[in-house]
Amino acid sequence: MRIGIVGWRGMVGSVLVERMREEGDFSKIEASFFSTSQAGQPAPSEATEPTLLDAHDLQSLAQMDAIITCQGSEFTKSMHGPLMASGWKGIWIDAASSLRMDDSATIVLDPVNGDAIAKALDEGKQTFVGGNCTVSLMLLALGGLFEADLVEWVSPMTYQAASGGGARHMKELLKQMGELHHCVAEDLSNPASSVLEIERNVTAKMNSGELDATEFGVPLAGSLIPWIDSPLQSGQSREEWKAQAEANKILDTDTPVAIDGLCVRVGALRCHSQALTIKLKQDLPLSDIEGLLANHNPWVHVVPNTPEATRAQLTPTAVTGTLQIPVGRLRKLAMGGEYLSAFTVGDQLLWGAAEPLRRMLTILLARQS
Ligand SMILES: NC(=O)C1=CN([C@@H]2O[C@H](COP(=O)(O)OP(=O)(O)OC[C@H]3O[C@@H](n4cnc5c(N)ncnc54)[C@H](OP(=O)(O)O)[C@@H]3O)[C@@H](O)[C@H]2O)C=CC1
Ligand SMILES: N[C@@H](CC(=O)OP(=O)(O)O)C(=O)O
Repeated sequence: MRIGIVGWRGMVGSVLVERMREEGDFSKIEASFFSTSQAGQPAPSEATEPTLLDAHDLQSLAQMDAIITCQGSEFTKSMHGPLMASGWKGIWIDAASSLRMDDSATIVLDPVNGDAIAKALDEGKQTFVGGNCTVSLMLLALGGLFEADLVEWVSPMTYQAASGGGARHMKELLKQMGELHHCVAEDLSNPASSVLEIERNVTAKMNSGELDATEFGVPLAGSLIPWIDSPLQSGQSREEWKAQAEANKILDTDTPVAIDGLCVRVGALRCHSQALTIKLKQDLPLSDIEGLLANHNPWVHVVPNTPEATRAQLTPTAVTGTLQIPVGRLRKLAMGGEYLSAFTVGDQLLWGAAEPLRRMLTILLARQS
C-alpha cells in the first residue's frame, strides 16, 4: 500500500514515526512523506521518493491508498473535503479533532471498538480519526467496566500535561520552571535561608508578568490552569464536552453514559492523569472489578491501592514514553458500594494520540494481505 504521511515532523507525527520504526511498519508499506512548508526538501530515509511532497497538492495526495495526518485541523479542513469530492477511494486516518463527530467518521481505539472499525471498513467508510487523548486513555483504563455494561456514570477530573497544547507549550513550561528556579537559586543553596522568603520571591516572579506565558496565557510552572480549550454555552470547556460525546460514539451506546467533569492543565510534560469517580450499576466486590479491568486489554494493569505501588507505578514519571495504562487508587467511596474511585495515567502522545492511528494502519495492512 502507498501510505502518505502528513505532519510527520510535528510532535505527534514524530512519535508516530518513531513507533512505526519500532514496529517495523515501514517494511510493509510504500511511504510518501508530505509537508505543508518543506516540499522538495530531503525526505526521511524510509520514503519512496527522495524528497518531501507538497501536502496541499491534491493530485499527489490522491495517489495514496491511505493518508495518515497529524498535521492538525486546519490542514484537515482544507484537504479532506476536496480529496473526498474528487472521488478518491483511499482511507484517511487523522489525529485532528475536526472530523471526529461527523457521521461519516469512525473514532479509532481498536482495543475498545475494533469491531466497529472492521464494520466501518466493510461498509466502505473512508475516514478514521483518533479520539481525544483523555477520552482514549480513560476508555483503555476502564474498558473492562464499560464492556460489562457496569457503568452508570463517570466524573473524570483530569490533570493534563503541557504537551496536550503542543510543542511550544511544553517548551514554555520548561522555561518557566528554569526561570523560577533561577530567581531563588542562591537562597536555595543556603541552608539558613527562609523558605517563606523563597516562596514569596517565586510567587512575586509568577505574578510579575516577566515569565513568558505566550502559549498558556498565565504561568503554569508552580501553578495549574483549570480550563482547557474553548468555552461552551453549557459552562463546560470543549475538552470537558468531548468526554461524553466522543466516549459514547466510540462505545456506540444506545443510551448515552453520562461522563462529565473538570479538565485541568498541570505542569506534567506528556502524561495525562485522571481521577475518576464512577457510579456502577451494581455493588460488585472490588476483586471482581479489578479482574474485569485487568483483563480487558494487554496495556492496562491494576496498581494495588498502597502508597508504595501508587508512587512507583501511577505517576507521569513512571508512565512517560510507555504504552502502559496503569489504573489504581481503586476503592469504594463513602457514598456507597456502587461508588468507585480510580486514578489512571497514560502517555498522551502514545495511546493519547499516535498509537491508535498506527494501529489503524496495521488493521488496514492486515486486511490487504
Ligand atoms: N499535541 C497533542 O497532544 C495532540 C495533537 N493532536 C493533533 O495533532 C495535530 C498536530 O499536533 P502537534 O504534533 O502537537 O503539532 P506540531 O506543532 O508539533 O506540528 C505540526 C506541524 O507544524 C509544522 N512545523 C513547523 N515548524 C516546525 C518545527 N520546527 N518542528 C516540527 N514541525 C514544524 C510541521 O508541518 P510541515 O512539515 O507541513 O511544515 C508539523 O507537521 C494537532 O493540531 C491536533 O490536531 C491530537 C492529539 C493530541
Ligand atoms: N486538547 C488536548 C490535546 C488535543 O489535541 O486534543 P484533541 O485531539 O481533542 O484536539 C489537550 O490539550 O491536552
